[in-house]
Amino acid sequence: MIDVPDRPIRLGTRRSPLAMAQAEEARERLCKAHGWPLEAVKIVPVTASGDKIQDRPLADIGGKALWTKELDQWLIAGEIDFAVHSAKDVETWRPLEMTIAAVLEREDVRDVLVGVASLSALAPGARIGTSAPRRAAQVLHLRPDCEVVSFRGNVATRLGKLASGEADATLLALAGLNRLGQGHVGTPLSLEGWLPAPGQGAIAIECRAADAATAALLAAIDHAPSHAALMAERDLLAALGGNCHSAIGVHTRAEGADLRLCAAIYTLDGTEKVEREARFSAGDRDGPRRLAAALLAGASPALSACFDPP
Ligand SMILES: NCc1[nH]cc(CCC(=O)O)c1CC(=O)O
Repeated sequence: MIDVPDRPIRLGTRRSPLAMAQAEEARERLCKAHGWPLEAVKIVPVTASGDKIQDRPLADIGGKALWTKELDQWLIAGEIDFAVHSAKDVETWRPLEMTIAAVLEREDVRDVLVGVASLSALAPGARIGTSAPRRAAQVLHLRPDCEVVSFRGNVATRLGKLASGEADATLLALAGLNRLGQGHVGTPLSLEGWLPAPGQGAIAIECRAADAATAALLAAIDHAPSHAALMAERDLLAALGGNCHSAIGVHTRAEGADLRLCAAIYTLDGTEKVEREARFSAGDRDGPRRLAAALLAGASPALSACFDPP
């Protein structure tokens, strides 16, 4: 056990209800792990640019950086000691000053379909609300007759848009719904036909790479299997040169000391899909690179053009 700190440790988070729920979870785990009262960790909410601009797709206004930019600045300036993120929203390439010091145990990684019981039950020409290129491509791949309509905003906003008839169905991460106590909403999609986003369902905690003291505190709440899976998925993204414009799905399973990744890439209109699997030992950074190469080797020029590998 480590003594109760002299001053509260500052946890930076976005302000959305989901981000706040994740921050609370991280605070509770950290305090419990060290035997501290909850007051030992102070939650510092930061308004992210991604939350201010709600009328345009994320991919058009600067991508995932808009979720982390302000928190990154606060962390580098020393205004907060660590930041709690949805791993899915953390950009592929991070400032060198940061490190992912802990990953909390991953929630259910599946997407849920809300508004209709199954994709096959959608009426011809139905409208699907989503702003995620992956979800749009996956829907169009299975149901090319459907129309994708832009759906930004937090979970409650999106459910509100669905309720007011802006779309016939929408797709959300079950992890987010569970953390908001709304896990009953919608039907989970099987991982056999519908791969989630890299990092989906995982909470990544970043601190300054030079701050060994905070990193040591955070190590107590790291969930090693979730961390290994997240790193493999992030390595895959990096090797593909994926970003918020690309449609990439991946599911990682642990098999003994190995990881098995099943991944798919799509053209944005969903016409083309390449799916490949790879098994490699956890921590083998070359495994994700080989999987990325296999995916790109199977892609047409049009699909390859969606990626910019290093
Ligand atoms: N892009 C927003 C976002 N970032 C993380 C989650 C869900 C929680 C998670 O994946 O951990 C969501 C909402 C959604 O996709 O429905």
